[in-house]
Amino acid sequence: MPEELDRIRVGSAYDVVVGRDVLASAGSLVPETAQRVLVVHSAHLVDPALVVADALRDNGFEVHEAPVPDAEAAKTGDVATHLWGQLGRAGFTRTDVVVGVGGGTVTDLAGFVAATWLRGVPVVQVPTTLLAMVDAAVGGKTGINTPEGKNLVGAFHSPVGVLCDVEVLATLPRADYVGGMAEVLKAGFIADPVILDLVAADPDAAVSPDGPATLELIHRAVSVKATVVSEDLREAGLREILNYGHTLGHAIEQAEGYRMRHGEAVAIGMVFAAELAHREGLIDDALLARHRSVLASVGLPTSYAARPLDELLVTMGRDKKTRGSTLRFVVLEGLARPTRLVGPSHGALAAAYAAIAP
Ligand SMILES: NC(=O)c1ccc[n+]([C@@H]2O[C@H](COP(=O)([O-])OP(=O)(O)OC[C@H]3O[C@@H](n4cnc5c(N)ncnc54)[C@H](O)[C@@H]3O)[C@@H](O)[C@H]2O)c1
Ligand SMILES: O=C(O)C(=O)C[C@@H](O)[C@H](O)[C@H](O)COP(=O)(O)O
Ligand SMILES: [Zn+2]
Repeated sequence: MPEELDRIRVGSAYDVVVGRDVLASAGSLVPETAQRVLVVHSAHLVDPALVVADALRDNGFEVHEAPVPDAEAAKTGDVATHLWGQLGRAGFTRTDVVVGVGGGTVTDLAGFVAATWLRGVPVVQVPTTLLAMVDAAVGGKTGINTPEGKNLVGAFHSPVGVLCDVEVLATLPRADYVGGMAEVLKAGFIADPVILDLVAADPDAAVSPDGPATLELIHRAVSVKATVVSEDLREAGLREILNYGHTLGHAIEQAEGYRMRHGEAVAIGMVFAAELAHREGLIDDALLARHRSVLASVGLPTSYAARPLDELLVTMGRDKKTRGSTLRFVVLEGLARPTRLVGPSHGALAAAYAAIAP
């Protein structure tokens, strides 16, 4: 491993390693007991996966490559079935390993396939988007979508290691980098306001992989996630705070046929949650305004009206925080003070939805 690595411990289980030009050290994260390794990556993003695959071969592993459809098209039952077939034909045993190299869609899929193959084999995550580095690859939530909604099938399955090479962010399209900032800012709103200050001080630099605060932003966002999942891996309670903005966000993503990025939809969802909290008297005008200003400053959307609320409410009914017929939202009762809003009235939901219209 090169010098100057940032290591963020997740519970007592594994490290998130952040550094530059570290892809070739991926082999050191794979348990030596493994013989075979399946490298899952988007068919649209080959280079980092090749570096990882070569490094694994150099470490003596038998490497199988698994290109999958790009973005949300990877998170389907058909793709998972295809990968299970590949694992079966290659004779993957419980000591063999799955490695996900890519954005959050790839790490969600790779993690899910690892969680389910032989009821669980180790997974190493090598995230290549900002969003996957600070959120998706960390914490062991894995899953795929169904026609009824986002991440409706999945498992909690912690990785044995996470390797973030910030150098790969140089090729990430700006819109995808901006999408990742939504999860970074989410961590700021729910737990670490310094993140909001750093972004507000220089929003342009914040959306550059070479910005002066980039490594600190990644460190802080990963640390928020690591702290939360260390305490509540299976989302018995606390972990729900990581779902800030996701109740409406996931419904919008699905309604838009996944043509809107996850981070963009979550940004809108956070403004909606802030509007709900404001109407309940939980947050003041300034904190509500801060949502719009900091999200917009990095180029994230803050308004939406393309679908009728009642259509989105049907999907929100399938959100994992829903209990029976009662919707539950993560809201703030102050900066970095997340709580739950249980069963808001249709009137309150309609007023908040009207308030986020362009
Ligand atoms: N499991 C979790 O805890 C968790 C947390 C947050 C989000 N997610 C999931 O993550 C997904 C979103 O992840 P995402 O924003 O990374 O999207 P993504 O995986 O679709 O990646 C975005 C695009 O960037 C491309 N790409 C990736 N790395 C690149 C690189 N280094 N250079 C050039 N192009 C690159 C991909 O091929 C893709 O086209 C959603 O499905 C969301 O539900 C999961
Ligand atoms: O890790 C978590 O917990 C999160 O909620 C993080 C979210 O950013 C992420 O999008 C997650 O996949 C959402 O999970 P879901 O349980 O609402 O499907
Ligand atoms: Zn998310």
